[in-house]
Amino acid sequence: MSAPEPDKLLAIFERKRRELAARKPLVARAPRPPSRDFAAALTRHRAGLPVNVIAEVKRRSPSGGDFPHQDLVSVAKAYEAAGASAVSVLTDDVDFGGSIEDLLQVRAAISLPVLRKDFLVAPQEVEESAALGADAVLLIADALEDGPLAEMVAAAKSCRVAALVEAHTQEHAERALKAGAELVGINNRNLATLRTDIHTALKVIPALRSRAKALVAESGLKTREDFAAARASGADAVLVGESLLRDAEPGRALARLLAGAP
Ligand SMILES: O=C(O)c1ccccc1NCC(=O)[C@H](O)[C@H](O)COP(=O)(O)O
Repeated sequence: MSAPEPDKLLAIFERKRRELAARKPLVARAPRPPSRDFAAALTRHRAGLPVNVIAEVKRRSPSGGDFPHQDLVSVAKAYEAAGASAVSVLTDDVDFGGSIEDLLQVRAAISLPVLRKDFLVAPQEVEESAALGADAVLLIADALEDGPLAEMVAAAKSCRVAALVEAHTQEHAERALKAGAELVGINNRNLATLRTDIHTALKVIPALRSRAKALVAESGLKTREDFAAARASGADAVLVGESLLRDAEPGRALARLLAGAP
């Protein structure tokens, strides 16, 4: 009998709790800039686009290894020029090679709303993200108990930063809505096992349509057909990283997908 696979999400959250307990609060070096409307960017209808795209920058990932583009600012600028609606910046260092500095540099270089994608474990980190200038934070329902999840959603509301609450199953998506989430992402990647199935979001999103302000299909999306299927299921936006970052020119890859060229 083979040993059970280690739960990657659990391991990351355990590390994040240790890191938070061991560090001092993050202090912004500059006044908070005016925030950019992340929810509007996800729901705005843009003629000719198959779906709104949150384009992601990261240097590596546990499932994808190292990506060829290490200059995240250049990639983010190319995404903006290609028609992205928002940019997601991985700020976790250990597994994704990112930092808060990356978030600040990317945000200063573009005019799109910027999502801080990390594994936040406490309301303090939501407040810090807002103070540092993130327009949105990602919260992962599958890894947070009901109480802390609701507290973090409330913290986001009170400090006026958007919260995209992610779930991998309908059960966790229902918990996200119960916690007060308005923007809900369905991650096609099971973060415990790292297996990805793009039908996950297609199955879960229709049941949520009338209850969320915006719905996002996340992970593993590669083609214009994937984008169209996500849109047809009721998604307002897709979150895409790896398939763009594998291209020699991620901006050109995004432009091709948005325009429908082969
Ligand atoms: O991507 C991973 O390997 C991963 C591992 C553990 C926790 C989170 C992980 N990824 C986060 C994401 O789901 C993606 O960064 C995001 O949704 C974009 O997905 P993709 O288009 O497949 O890069």
